[in-house]
Amino acid sequence: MQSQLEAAVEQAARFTGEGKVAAYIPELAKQDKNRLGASVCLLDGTLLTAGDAHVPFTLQSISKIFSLMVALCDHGQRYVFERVGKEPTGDPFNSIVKLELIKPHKPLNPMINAGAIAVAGMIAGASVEERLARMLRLLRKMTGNPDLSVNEAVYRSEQETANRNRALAYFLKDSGILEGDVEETLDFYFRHCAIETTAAELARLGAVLAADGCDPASGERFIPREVARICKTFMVTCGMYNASGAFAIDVGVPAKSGVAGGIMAAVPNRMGIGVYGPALDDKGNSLAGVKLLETISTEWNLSIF
Ligand SMILES: NC(=O)CC[C@H](N)C(=O)O
Repeated sequence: MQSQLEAAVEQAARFTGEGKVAAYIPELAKQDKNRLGASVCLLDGTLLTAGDAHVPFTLQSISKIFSLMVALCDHGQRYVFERVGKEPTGDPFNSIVKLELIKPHKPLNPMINAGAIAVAGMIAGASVEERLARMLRLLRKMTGNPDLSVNEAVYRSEQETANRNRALAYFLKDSGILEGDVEETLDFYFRHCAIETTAAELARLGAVLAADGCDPASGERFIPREVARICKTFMVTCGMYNASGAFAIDVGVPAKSGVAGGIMAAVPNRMGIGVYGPALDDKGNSLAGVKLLETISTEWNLSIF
């Protein structure tokens, strides 16, 4: 498997030049577009890495899976899904258009920005710091990295420029979906998007989901099986934004991507996969990262369908 992973990275690296690094968060534009790394975490804990698997980058939209986990653990399904839907949108991740058109004005799912901002408003905690600490505690346990933390420069860069996310959040407040203070909710959302990780850590996180919410090696339970199941289902239907349908056909595994270039995949009962390649396609997914996943999915027969 190690040599196949290395070959897949080498082969997919040819495509990094065809993508573009996200620039709407100015700090992300500083990333090296030629980077590509991948990691696989098997359910006995074995970790394979190839290429830039230890280069740090920020979770961005991948963090939406973990805020959803915390919200579901805090409030249960009924409360969460009264405020955010379960349906894919077919629109870009930061789209505004359906929010007003659909009544009630609740975001269609927790993986688009509007839905994730609504989820951010649900996380229990007296302050932004406390909410962030709760999310970091879960992620540190799952990755086994006690130093996991927020990249302050990326956080500040988004905080200073996020007019579109502000528009979404204020609309949600006006519609009664968002209950707390809007700027505090946004502040927490920008911080959890800016949590820094690596492809190797994403592989471990994917492995926890692949193992139904348990540490794949020790068996320690981090989240209820039911919560892991809901997260993996959202990864299939909405994890790759408005390219989720094509990804389900071409790769066929639950996966979540972020605009910094990460992809976390969970192959049920088999493995977690982490990918980093900051050059994105026009939907905002890692261009070479998706190619790489197509290759290994075919070679290892990973599709769940
Ligand atoms: N698709 C993404 O990764 C988006 C996350 C980013 N923080 C944003 O809100 O725009």
